[in-house]
Amino acid sequence: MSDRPPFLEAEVVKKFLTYTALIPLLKTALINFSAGTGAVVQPVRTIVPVANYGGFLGVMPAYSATDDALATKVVTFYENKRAADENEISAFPSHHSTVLLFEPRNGSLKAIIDGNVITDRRTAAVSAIATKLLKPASADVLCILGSGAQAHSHFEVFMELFSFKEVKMWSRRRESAELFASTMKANVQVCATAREAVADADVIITVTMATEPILLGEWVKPGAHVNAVGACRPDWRELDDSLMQHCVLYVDSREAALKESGDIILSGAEIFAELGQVLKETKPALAEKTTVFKSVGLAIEDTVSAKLVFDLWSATKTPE
Ligand SMILES: NC(=O)c1ccc[n+]([C@@H]2O[C@H](COP(=O)([O-])OP(=O)(O)OC[C@H]3O[C@@H](n4cnc5c(N)ncnc54)[C@H](O)[C@@H]3O)[C@@H](O)[C@H]2O)c1
Ligand SMILES: O=C(O)[C@@H]1CCCCN1
Repeated sequence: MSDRPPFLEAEVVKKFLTYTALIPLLKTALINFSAGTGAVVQPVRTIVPVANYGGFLGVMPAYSATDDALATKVVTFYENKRAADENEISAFPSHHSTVLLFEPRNGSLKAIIDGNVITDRRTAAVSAIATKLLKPASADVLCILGSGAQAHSHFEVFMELFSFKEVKMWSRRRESAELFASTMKANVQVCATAREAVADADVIITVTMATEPILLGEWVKPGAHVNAVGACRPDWRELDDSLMQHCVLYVDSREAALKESGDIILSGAEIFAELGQVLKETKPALAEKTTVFKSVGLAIEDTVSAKLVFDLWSATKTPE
């Protein structure tokens, strides 16, 4: 192999980052992160607003001693408000990311890895982990609000891991939800309103770029579980006060959620536990209650994903 670090493109990541391989790694990483023993070192990400263009640049470093993995993701995300009125389907993607994977022993750069597939899959996998723990005992109806990249990855892993009888979707642009349903070749019921999509849902996923609530507590069936994946800025919302204040609230990182999640900061909702604490069984999964898992996304999830992809890819290369 040459000395120049390889670039592993999206197709390579897609091939090696299977949910079966990824989920156990994420569980361990979340447990280690919440244990706070130093096995995972990960500050809250740095965000630089690109104010002239409604964009943000995030830098997300992490080290896992357990996985012997050191990386940083660099991600940009843009509000892309114009898309509401124009052709959203062909609009420029809202998120772009790249992961730099380092050799922890000496700090050298091992690989540059496409971060988009990593972001989509690790986020969906973490929502699936939360759902396994927090969904009601009987969960027949899944609702997805939003129809972008995260909607696709969430649908993929939720279909792989659960057996919902019905999937309902609402998206700001109906055509976008209809395109989703036709490309996924699945029986997805496209709804005219978010309220209609949420009615009777046992599990709800919010994956939008909304900055105002799109999911109201009064629509949510008691005992349902919500994965709230969007609204990762302190002044952005996806869920209203009523839902935030009447749920049992789980997060990926307490520290990051209190800095980044408008749903938590602006509603004043109290955090019950981190997901890693539930996985470790130091905090209970109150699945019979109405639960919300507020995900902001952690660098450690990208780091273990990148290491997995690199190791599997390297194993296919014969040394020169
Ligand atoms: N928690 C995490 O780990 C994590 C990771 C990646 C992305 N995200 C967040 O998840 C959300 C979805 O990401 P994505 O990659 O699917 O984005 P995307 O641009 O591919 O899709 C966004 C979806 O939101 C809809 N939308 C945009 N503005 C809206 C509005 N004002 N009201 C209602 N719907 C609106 C669009 O129609 C589209 O269906 C974003 O908020 C993103 O920042 C979270
Ligand atoms: O964890 C992430 O990758 C994303 C980046 C964009 C904002 C939301 N969280």
